[in-house]
Amino acid sequence: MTLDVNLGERSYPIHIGTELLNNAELVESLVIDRQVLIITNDTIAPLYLRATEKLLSSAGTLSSLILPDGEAFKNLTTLNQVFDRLLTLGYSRNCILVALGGGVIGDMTGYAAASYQRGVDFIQIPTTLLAQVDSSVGGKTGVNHPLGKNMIGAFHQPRLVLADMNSLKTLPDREYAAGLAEVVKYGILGDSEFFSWLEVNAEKLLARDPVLLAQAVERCCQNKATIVAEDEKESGKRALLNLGHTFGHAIEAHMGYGRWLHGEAVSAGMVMAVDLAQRLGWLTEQDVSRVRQLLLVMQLPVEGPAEMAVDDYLPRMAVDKKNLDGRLRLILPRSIGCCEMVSTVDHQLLCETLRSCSATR
Ligand SMILES: NC(=O)c1ccc[n+]([C@@H]2O[C@H](COP(=O)([O-])OP(=O)(O)OC[C@H]3O[C@@H](n4cnc5c(N)ncnc54)[C@H](O)[C@@H]3O)[C@@H](O)[C@H]2O)c1
Ligand SMILES: O=C(O)C(=O)C[C@@H](O)[C@H](O)[C@H](O)COP(=O)(O)O
Ligand SMILES: [Zn+2]
Repeated sequence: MTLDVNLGERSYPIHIGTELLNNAELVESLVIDRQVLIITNDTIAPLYLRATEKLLSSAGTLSSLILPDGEAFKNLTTLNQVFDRLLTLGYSRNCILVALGGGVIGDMTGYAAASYQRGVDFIQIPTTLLAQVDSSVGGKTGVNHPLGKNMIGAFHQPRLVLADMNSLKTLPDREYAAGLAEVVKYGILGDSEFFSWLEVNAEKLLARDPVLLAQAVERCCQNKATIVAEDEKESGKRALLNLGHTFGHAIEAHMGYGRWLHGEAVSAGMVMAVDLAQRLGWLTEQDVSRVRQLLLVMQLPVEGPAEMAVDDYLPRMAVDKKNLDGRLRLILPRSIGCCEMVSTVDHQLLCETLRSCSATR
């Protein structure tokens, strides 16, 4: 099936299905006769690079760049390898980059595309669940800084997203579960019906039931496409997609990028958000336990790392991109399926949440 992200002249399709990597027609009009660079990593290349090269065989010039794998390499040093390659190849402004991989490759390729010669086109071919339901859509691109997650970046929309669900078959279980965290996020932030559906189908989804998985990917992409079309650059509603991320990004940065997977950190972060919402009297104990239970069934963490104390979170959270004039802003649920941005966060309650949602040392 194909969904559209409606952004006027920057609109683009999201193709979701199986065997899409074998369907060259989907990309032909974008790549024909152009200089094309596939950017991937050393885990994905042996699995999908050959098929991707075949997919893009109508390109004028086709090259590939294989980066080291891991969140620890999502930085400016690695990004420079992309620019080195593009310049060495003599690629011009009409070239097109292709991100073949998970969110790390997608975010870096997107940012390279946003900045090479002040902006070139790119295509997303997401190969993780997380990338298929979230990172490949919406045009947030960038790299990490030691002091903060995704701190260097740009909004730059892809020209096309091609999510071949067959690629999920080779995804390790831990990575698959991490993707489910962002799936659950859509339910809590704005789709209570989907949240209930996830509760019913959690075990089968964890077992990668192909029919349910396709339904979940479509629902998430539809939700994201709608939000992005309404608020491309996060001046309002798009911030809801950051549910759990202020806490989660603090965990990722503090623990060292890659020790906690992004989805794992978001999972613990969402529990912190619902815990704080309960302390504010917005959620019931039953709401909180529904969220925790769903994440537990999906084999995701429901508490932060034992190594982190309250004072480790607060300075990291103080550099979150949603913060305004030095003031912390958090996405918190009023109910399951309805979240809002809160800018007056009670410091005492926040500390209580951080303490009670951390694993004991
Ligand atoms: N731009 C956005 O809107 C957005 C949204 C969510 C997350 N993100 C970012 O995405 C990143 C996380 O993405 P991720 O979870 O995809 O992690 P990832 O890109 O690190 O991929 C996870 C692991 O799976 C491997 N892999 C990828 N596809 C595979 C496949 N089909 N078979 C076997 N192995 C495969 C990768 O090599 C890697 O080791 C974070 O940096 C996060 O900040 C961005
Ligand atoms: O698309 C968005 O908007 C999101 O916030 C999606 C998040 O899942 C994603 O992790 C995003 O990269 C976080 O954005 P950031 O602005 O907090 O870095
Ligand atoms: Zn995320």
